[in-house]
Amino acid sequence: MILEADNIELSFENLEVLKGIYIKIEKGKITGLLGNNGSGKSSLLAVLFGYLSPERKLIRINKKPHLRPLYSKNQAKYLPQHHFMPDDLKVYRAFKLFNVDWNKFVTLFPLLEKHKTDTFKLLSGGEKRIIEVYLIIKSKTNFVFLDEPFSHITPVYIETLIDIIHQEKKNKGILITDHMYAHIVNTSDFIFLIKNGCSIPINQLTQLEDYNYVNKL
Ligand SMILES: Nc1ncnc2c1ncn2[C@@H]1O[C@H](COP(=O)(O)OP(=O)(O)OP(=O)(O)O)[C@@H](O)[C@H]1O
Repeated sequence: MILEADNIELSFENLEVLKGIYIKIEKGKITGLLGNNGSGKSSLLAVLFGYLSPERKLIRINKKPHLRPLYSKNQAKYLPQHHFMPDDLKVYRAFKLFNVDWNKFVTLFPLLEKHKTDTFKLLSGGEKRIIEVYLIIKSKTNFVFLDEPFSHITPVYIETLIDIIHQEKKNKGILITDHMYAHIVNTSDFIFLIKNGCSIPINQLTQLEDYNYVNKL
């Protein structure tokens, strides 16, 4: 299953954010999205998911135009940059709502077992983020869009989440963006860089220096 998006044009008042986008997300692969602050990465994920309506967009699934938002019929799940779990929701209830196995989760993240019956407001920012990322990655869906999944998370848990992302890619296409670019570069099968509103396929890492995304790799 392949999702392709192109012809996306998005402006906020006089600010043209996206204008020359082509991106491909494929079941069995991880697509990494890089770009400077304010380059339009979050906007692109929100457009793909259907949260933001751009002036123009063309989304195809398996080469056929797909007109409905991807959140409908559970085609895709989206991890936004901000926390999205309601403060008064209990942790184990969230696992039930997402139909994800709590016991398996605590074998991977045993330190979170103590929070089973807590509401989300009692969790630290990083603890919330681990659960949110895990629930989105493990959701039964065709495509997953992850916006900064690694922020606020300690390195050892980032490694665990990366392992889970690798295991899950056999079931779905994954699009991931994060400023921890080394994780994106090491994890992704395809990489796109957003610059001046356009997506640039990165075939060689030295292009990241050429486009001034990094000083030195
Ligand atoms: N709702 C909005 N109204 C007006 N401008 C917006 C809105 N959302 C985003 N922008 C602007 O669009 C541009 C792209 O923002 P976006 O959040 O997509 O960038 P980003 O690449 O995800 O940035 P970062 O890496 O800093 O999170 C920014 O200049 C931002 O100020």
